[in-house]
Formats: sequence, C-alpha cells, structure tokens
Amino acid sequence: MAIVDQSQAALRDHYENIIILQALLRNSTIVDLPERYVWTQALRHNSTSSNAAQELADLALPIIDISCLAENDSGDPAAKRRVSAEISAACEQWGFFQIVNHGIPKELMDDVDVQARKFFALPVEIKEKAKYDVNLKKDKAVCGYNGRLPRLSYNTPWMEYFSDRGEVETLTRMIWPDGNPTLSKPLQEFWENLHRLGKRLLEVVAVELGLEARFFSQLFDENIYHRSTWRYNHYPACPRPDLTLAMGPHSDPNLLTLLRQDAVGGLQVKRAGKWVDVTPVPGALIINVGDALEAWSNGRFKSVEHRVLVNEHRDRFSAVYLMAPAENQIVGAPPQLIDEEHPSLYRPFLYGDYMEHMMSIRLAGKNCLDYARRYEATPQQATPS
Ligand SMILES: O=C(O)CCC(=O)C(=O)O
Ligand SMILES: [Fe+2]
Repeated sequence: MAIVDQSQAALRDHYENIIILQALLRNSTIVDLPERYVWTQALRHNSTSSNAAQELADLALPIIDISCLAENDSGDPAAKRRVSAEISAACEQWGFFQIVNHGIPKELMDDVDVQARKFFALPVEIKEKAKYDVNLKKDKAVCGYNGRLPRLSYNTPWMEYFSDRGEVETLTRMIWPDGNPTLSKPLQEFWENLHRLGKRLLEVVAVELGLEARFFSQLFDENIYHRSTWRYNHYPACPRPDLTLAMGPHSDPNLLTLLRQDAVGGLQVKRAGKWVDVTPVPGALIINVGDALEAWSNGRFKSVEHRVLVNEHRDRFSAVYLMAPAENQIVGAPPQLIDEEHPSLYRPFLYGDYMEHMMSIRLAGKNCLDYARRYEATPQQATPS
C-alpha cells in the first residue's frame, strides 16, 4: 500500500461508500484502493490469463433491427421470420445481441439517462434513505439504493445502484415522502416498456424453440407474481482501473435480461475463452440469455459470462431489467426439447432454490448452472470449465 494520509484512511473506513471513496481518491495523491475493492489478480482485466480481448477486436455482437416485430404491427411475415431466426441464432451462438428500432422512444431513454444521473449525483446521505435493511427484508436483499454490493460477489464491485422489483415510486418516496415524479415517472415508464418488449422477445424465442408462443411470456402477465428486477447502475470513474472491476465475471440467473448502456463502454462478453467488447450503439438495447433460459431450452440458448470494466476518466451508467419467474416456478426443458440427440442436460429446479444457490455461491463466473447440470447426459462436459 502507498503511504496513506491517516485521516483519509479513517474516513474511508468509516464511510465505505463508493462515491465518498471516489471523491477522496480524486482529491488526493493516494493511488491504492481500499483492500475490499482490489480484485483477485486472476480476475483483473489486465491479468495475462484474461487479457486477450484484443485478439477478438474484429468480432462484434450481432446487431438486429427488430422494427418488423413491433407491437401491433402487421409486419411482413417473411421479414418477421428472418428476424426471429437471427434472434434465435444470436441466442445460440452468442447468448448476447443488440437490438435497434425496438420502439422505445428515444426521448424517454434520454430522460431516463438525465434523471438517473441526477439521482446518483445526490449526496450519499440522501440516497441512503432508500436503502433497505437487508436484515429485515430478506426478499429484498439486493434492492434499494446501495453504494456497494457486499452480498453479490466476494470482491466488491466499483459501483452503486438503485434497484427494486416493484414501483419506482415506492423507493423514491423513501427519500421524498411527497413523491418525485420527475424522477420516478420516466424510470417507471422505461422499465414497463422493457417489460413489454421482453415479453415480445420471449414470444419470439419460444416459437423459435418450437414451443407455444406464450410459453414464457405468460409467466409475466399482469397479476402474475414474478421475480423480475429493474436496476439503475452507476460505475464511477476510478483512478485504478487495473485493480478493480465494475462488475465481475458472471452469468445472469434469470430468464432474459434487457440492458441499456451509455456511450462509455466497458461491458464485455466471453466468447471462446476471450473477452469481447460490447461496443455501444446509440439507441440500442442489449439483450442476453440468462441461466433459466439456458436450462429451459435444454442448453440450446446460451447464458454467457460477462463483466464490466471501470473507466479511468468517465463515469458509466446503465439500466437493466432482469426478467425472472416466480420462486415457485419449475424451470425445466419441456419434452419437445429432449430426445436421443438432445438428452436432458439439466434436472428441473425451482427458480427460488436456484436464486438461493446463487446467493450462497455469489456471482462467480459461469458455475452457477452446475447446480442443475446432469453430467451423465454430456460425457464431454463431465469436467466443469
Ligand atoms: O452494466 C452493465 O453493462 C452490465 C450489468 C450486468 O451485467 C447485470 O446487471 O447483470
Ligand atoms: Fe449481468
């Protein structure tokens, strides 16, 4: 460790909040991060074992124009079939893709960006009024405002977030008892749009799998309880991007994830053992397959490991909607997807049990789905990677 000013060290220990840390680090000559933000060597982005993204710089995630799939659009059937097949191929080969012309108004997304930035710029003491007491609300363990993620991974990510499973207003009223519609309205509207779009995409992938169109989307109908979560993320600029990560390598446990990133970049997906940048595309949304969809599709669609790097000079913001079924929902490939050529890869499990398992092993690479893997079905996969 570098020689650290005693009073600043004491302050850091006291607050442990990412934003306070960022300010302290920016205004001092300290070059080391507090221990808890220093990631295990092998996970850092410049470690020799993982710094191979350059080799794949020419590879780019599929960018799919989905205008023909828009809600209430009669659309050209041939175009719809082509785009559906592109989505299906992207889910199989990448587990990740970007969509453009998805129908969510640009003005709404711009407003969300402005409001989320304004929220994160508030003093920590104000934001922390929207912090859930994790001891009291077990089911909301990772909801509310949080300046650090003590429960989700062993190394602490360089980020803060604002998240919940219900109305945005429930959270904003913890800070502004009379409400703050300038903030809550666009944020609410945005994730409701993502919810509708996600249902539409789930109908496309269900048909591509040869299932009834509403196989997945009905799990998210109105009045159906489900575990979907929205989250607004802020990854502050960091003086030591070589030591830490904004979010460590993980796959998403849920069914389908919809993500909006700003122009800064930093999200990477793992492909053939190498990290590939998810290059920001103006107005696009990033879609990725989660573990539950991989299991449900009997491994045809891939839930792929991804991570987020910090930027030395620029703060990054993202908004994510993680579509997840209810805890008591059984996740398991339907008989149509299992035959001699495609033996059952995962034993059926309750989504709630899977979440519990994920919380117990923490976000760590792509190992979570080993929980349900039948090794005997795939001799070539007998050794987890
Ligand atoms: O912020 C990002 O780009 C990715 C966030 C992410 O991977 C997640 O929330 O699961
Ligand atoms: Fe993720």
